[in-house]
Amino acid sequence: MKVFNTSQIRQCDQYTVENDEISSIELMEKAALACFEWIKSQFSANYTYYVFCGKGNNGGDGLAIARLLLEENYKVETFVIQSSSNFSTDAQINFDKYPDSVSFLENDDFEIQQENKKIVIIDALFGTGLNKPLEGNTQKIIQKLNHIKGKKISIDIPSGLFSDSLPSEDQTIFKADVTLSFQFYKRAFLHVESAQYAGKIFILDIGLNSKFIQDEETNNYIISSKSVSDNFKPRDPFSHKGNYGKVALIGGSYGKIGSISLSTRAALKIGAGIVFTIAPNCGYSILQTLAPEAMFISGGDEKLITEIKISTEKTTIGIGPGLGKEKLTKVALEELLKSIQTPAVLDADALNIISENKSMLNLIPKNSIITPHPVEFARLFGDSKDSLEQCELAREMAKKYNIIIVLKGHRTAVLTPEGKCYYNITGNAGMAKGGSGDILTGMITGLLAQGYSPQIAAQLGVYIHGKAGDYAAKKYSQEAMTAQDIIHRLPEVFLNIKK
Ligand SMILES: NC(=O)C1=CN([C@@H]2O[C@H](COP(=O)(O)OP(=O)(O)OC[C@H]3O[C@@H](n4cnc5c(N)ncnc54)[C@H](OP(=O)(O)O)[C@@H]3O)[C@@H](O)[C@H]2O)[C@@H](O)CC1
Ligand SMILES: Nc1ncnc2c1ncn2[C@@H]1O[C@H](COP(=O)(O)OP(=O)(O)O)[C@@H](O)[C@H]1O
Ligand SMILES: [K+]
Repeated sequence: MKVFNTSQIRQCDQYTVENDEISSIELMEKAALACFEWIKSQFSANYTYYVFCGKGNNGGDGLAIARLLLEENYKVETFVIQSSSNFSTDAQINFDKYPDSVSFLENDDFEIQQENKKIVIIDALFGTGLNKPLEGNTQKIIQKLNHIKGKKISIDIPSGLFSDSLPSEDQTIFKADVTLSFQFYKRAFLHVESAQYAGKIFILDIGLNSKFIQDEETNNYIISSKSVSDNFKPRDPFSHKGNYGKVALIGGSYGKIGSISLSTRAALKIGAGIVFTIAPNCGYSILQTLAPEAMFISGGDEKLITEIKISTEKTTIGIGPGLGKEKLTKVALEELLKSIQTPAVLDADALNIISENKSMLNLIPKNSIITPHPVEFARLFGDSKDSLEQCELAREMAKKYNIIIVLKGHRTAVLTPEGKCYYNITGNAGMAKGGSGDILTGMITGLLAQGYSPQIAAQLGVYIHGKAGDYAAKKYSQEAMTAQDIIHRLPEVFLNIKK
């Protein structure tokens, strides 16, 4: 699914009006109707709806939503911000059609009866046409709304938030519980600094022109369930274990055998044919017990890995979880990287070792996948001012080193050597626990071994990992789920991938 910037969304809107049998006012009505249907499906008529509108098309959406609510006998109070600007053409039409009176807001002295607990505030003040940070009365109105208790819904985007950039710390922005946005994810929804204002995001299909969407180029995408099922390869009934690849997961050190055992179990459970674990000898009984399906190879020492004895020709390597950064381990990693010709997966301490010896970046086989969290990324490539800047730096580094970077976080981004960014929208805060990343490493390595291309293995891996996390949260709660539960919920993910 493509992510477009504001100007592309505007062009898409325009193209639809010019090429399809729909006028801009009809498109606005369609958008408003989609919001109204969503609201109706969630809230009863016992709520009072306070609809705040601007004078642009976002306000036009708000006025149309308010009318649709009134027509179904919902209790509605509508406010329009008074300003020197005129209504946009379509907002004016919806203002004229509004069957009740509206209150014009000169300042923030409006009243909302808060004793009535059942309040929905609809924010249709500013949408993608925001042209500068809010100030003066508009700022005061939003600050006041942010202090009122009630359910808060933003139409298209929280007012005060820009679609394509991140806010400064002192920017005033409406804080929504839910954002009902039209047709596309906006980039601001995918970065934590801005996404926190949008709450839960629902993308409503308003039927914008599909040819425009198909032809218009972008470098930013969402990993959709459709792309996952399109790329998914069901198992061949005539296959044998050799068809599903040989994996070697390398990591663990004294006290951190758990991490490599999580990676090992994840690789097994994602369908890899044969799995080896290379770990220090202290991990032998632990691994043979926790993952009896996997074979153990000694890493050369009781407590740390000092040698990596595996033929890398036909084995897919995943290295890093719990590895440690001892001198001998570092030497073993360097030797390994020099000997591999095929793409590998590098995580955690493998990346931390490289960040202390940056020339090793050039040893990473091309098309390998590295899976840093933001701090590991900064150690490797330097600091960034925010997550958007970090994502752009990752795009450059993926191109420079010809690797795939899986930049982990609330919305993990997969950056490719062609400069594309694929955001993952599955997953939840229950996964913000030690061990989740180790599982991702095992999953991506397992997928790579099964013959998925590195880019697809990374995309499928982050999607499936997040989806399994979502099933785990549903069953055990975000609080009580542990990283292992992500592995346990993989069956639901596979059983639900539409083939
Ligand atoms: N995607 C789609 O296909 C569809 C999109 N649709 C909707 O259109 C929306 C975009 O509408 P839009 O372009 O009219 O702009 P919008 O956000 O209403 O803002 C412009 C108004 O705000 C004002 N203003 C701006 N910044 C300000 C500030 N800092 N402080 C104060 N004022 C400020 C500006 O005034 P000006 O500065 O120009 O005097 C002007 O009055 C989009 O988000 C979606 O909701 C649907 O209707 C149908 C399908
Ligand atoms: N709030 C969140 N929402 C969605 N996914 C999350 C969230 N927090 C963490 N995750 C996911 O959990 C994993 C954590 O990995 P990492 O930081 O390497 O932890 P560790 O290796 O210590 O388990 C990543 O895949 C990340 O995307
Ligand atoms: K809005």
